Amino acid sequence: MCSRKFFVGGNWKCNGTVDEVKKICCMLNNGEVPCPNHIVKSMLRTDFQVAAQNCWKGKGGAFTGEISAEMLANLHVPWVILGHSERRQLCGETDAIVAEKTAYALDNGLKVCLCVGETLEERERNETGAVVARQTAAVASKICCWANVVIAYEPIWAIGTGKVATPQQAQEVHYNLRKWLDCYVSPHVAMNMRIIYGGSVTAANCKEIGANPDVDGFLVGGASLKEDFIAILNARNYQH
Ligand SMILES: O=C(CO)COP(=O)(O)O
Repeated sequence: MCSRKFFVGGNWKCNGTVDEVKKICCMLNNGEVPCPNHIVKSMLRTDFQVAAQNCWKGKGGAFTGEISAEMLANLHVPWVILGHSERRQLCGETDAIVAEKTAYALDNGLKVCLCVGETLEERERNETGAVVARQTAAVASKICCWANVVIAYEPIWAIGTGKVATPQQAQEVHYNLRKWLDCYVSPHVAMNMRIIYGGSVTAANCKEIGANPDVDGFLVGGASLKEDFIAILNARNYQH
């Protein structure tokens, strides 16, 4: 029996003044639903969990501008998003760096939302499966326990573009990634891994994408800053 609990994350990215964040927290706290910093954590209902959007790849020290996994754990931030395409593309994070970060974060008690996904050119060359497998394999070579990992499939061409993957496209990639986990990690990990979709998810398209058997939730950018997010959180009707 599979016990994958529907998982929805809001990725606020580099957005939000204190007033804007207060407004979003208020919307969430009052929403009918089953972040990157300490302020957010103290403003939110305790049934929401906060994630950092990045962390340093190893032990803290002389790394100006970075935050370490130990610091996040110490602040009781339970989750960290790693390998987001914006970090990979804009900050030069390679598969190896993302894998190193994932291993270190897990070893230090954090849960990891690991992002993978292909560019438009890679999709057009039919390389989607290979890219997603390569990104996941890098992590698989560094970790043995996947219990505290959620994988977010985020096709880069769908992020912030309004060009959402079709439900079929999302299902196909998620299905193949689960098959890859089954072959190269273990059937147990494959069955229990939550594979969530990110890329132009809105209140209007979340139900159809979320109805697919291998789509276990969402990682939401733009729409997580708006009232839309409540509908997205409810895309699968309060699954517990
Ligand atoms: O990058 C994303 C979530 O991490 C997706 O962003 P959008 O939902 O704005 O397309």
